[in-house]
Amino acid sequence: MLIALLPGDGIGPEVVEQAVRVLNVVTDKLTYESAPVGGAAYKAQGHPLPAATLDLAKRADAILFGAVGDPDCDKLERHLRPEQAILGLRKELALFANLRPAKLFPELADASALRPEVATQIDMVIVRELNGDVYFGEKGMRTTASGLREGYDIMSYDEAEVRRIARVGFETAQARGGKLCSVDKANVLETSQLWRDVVIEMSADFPDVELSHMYVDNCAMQLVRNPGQFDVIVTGNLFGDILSDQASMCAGSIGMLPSASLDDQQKGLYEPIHGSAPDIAGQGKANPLATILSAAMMLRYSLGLPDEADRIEAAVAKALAGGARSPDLGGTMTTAQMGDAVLAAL
Ligand SMILES: NC(=O)C1=CN([C@@H]2O[C@H](COP(=O)(O)OP(=O)(O)OC[C@H]3O[C@@H](n4cnc5c(N)ncnc54)[C@H](O)[C@@H]3O)[C@@H](O)[C@H]2O)C=CC1
Ligand SMILES: CC(C)CC(=O)C(=O)O
Ligand SMILES: [Mg+2]
Repeated sequence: MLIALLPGDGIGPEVVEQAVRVLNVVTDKLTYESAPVGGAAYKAQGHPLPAATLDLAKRADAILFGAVGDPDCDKLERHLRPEQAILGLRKELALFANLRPAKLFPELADASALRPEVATQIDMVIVRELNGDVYFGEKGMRTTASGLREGYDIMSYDEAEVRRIARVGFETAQARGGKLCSVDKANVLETSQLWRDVVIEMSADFPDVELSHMYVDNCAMQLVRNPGQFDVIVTGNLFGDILSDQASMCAGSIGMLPSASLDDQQKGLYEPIHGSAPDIAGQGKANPLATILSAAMMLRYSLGLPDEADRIEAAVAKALAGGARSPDLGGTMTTAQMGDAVLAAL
């Protein structure tokens, strides 16, 4: 099976390297092809998502992605910025369903920003819509009648887009604890009112799922107050982006949370939820566990290798139990040493 390796920028290549070391030990069924993406691709080839990179992503059975983003590129026209590569891949491959599990490894209770007795309760999946919302609406800069510069980004969802992600939310809840919380801002936004109406309509098909609704500002607060109340959260692109970074700190570190971005055929792109972390790039400080856990999700969701996925997840737990800690977890181990610890635990 062919894996497209798209390491990207900053700490992306550092963490992907460790994930590949781990994959190579648990299976010999994979072949790899790498391609530049993000700022690295812009600098080498003049575009953040070159045609050959997109072609590789389409041909591959699954994609392992690091991160994109480079401060050198922040002044480029938007369509040439590194972030357009991940947005483009998500859209071109119709990867509309982003699963972001947030679970605290018990050994990391002290690393959470929350008190241990609150943190240990967190075990949820955030189901984030990934192809629509304000990220993909019409946007631009214009001048108002009074001569002021004005930026705008249109937020919208049509009912079909809401229905297909809501279905993933309901089905994810069915396979877990049976509770789905739909997060929106229906008290203010028409986009969210439609979201809520459609989710309620769909709930008739899932009588075994206990559905609740929450405004996003309250959800941000509840994630810190009592994260254990959530089983599955389903929400839009923008809210899911923000809430999952927040959930990661409840679970110990942003360096711990993996993700799967899926189409309706289980084709997937797998990446840590974090970005390219330019502040620590090149220093061996990045925690590779989110990417290693993303590789495990890839084996499970796209490649039909659940036993190998279980083996990686168990090795991560064992490495943590044995004291493996990168700086974000309060330790001193380098990125490669964290990879070594997982390999030793396999
Ligand atoms: N999917 C992607 O490729 C994403 C790309 N980005 C891009 O990444 C760049 C940096 O964005 P930021 O807002 O700083 O977010 P970020 O997630 O890259 O970093 C936020 C903070 O978390 C730390 N951090 C992140 N990952 C870590 C890891 N594995 N181990 C230890 N510490 C870690 C960083 O050092 C930083 O202090 C930007 O260009 C942004 O657009 C941001 C999020 C997702
Ligand atoms: C870099 C953005 C396009 C997205 C983001 O922050 C994310 O997907 O977590
Ligand atoms: Mg994000």
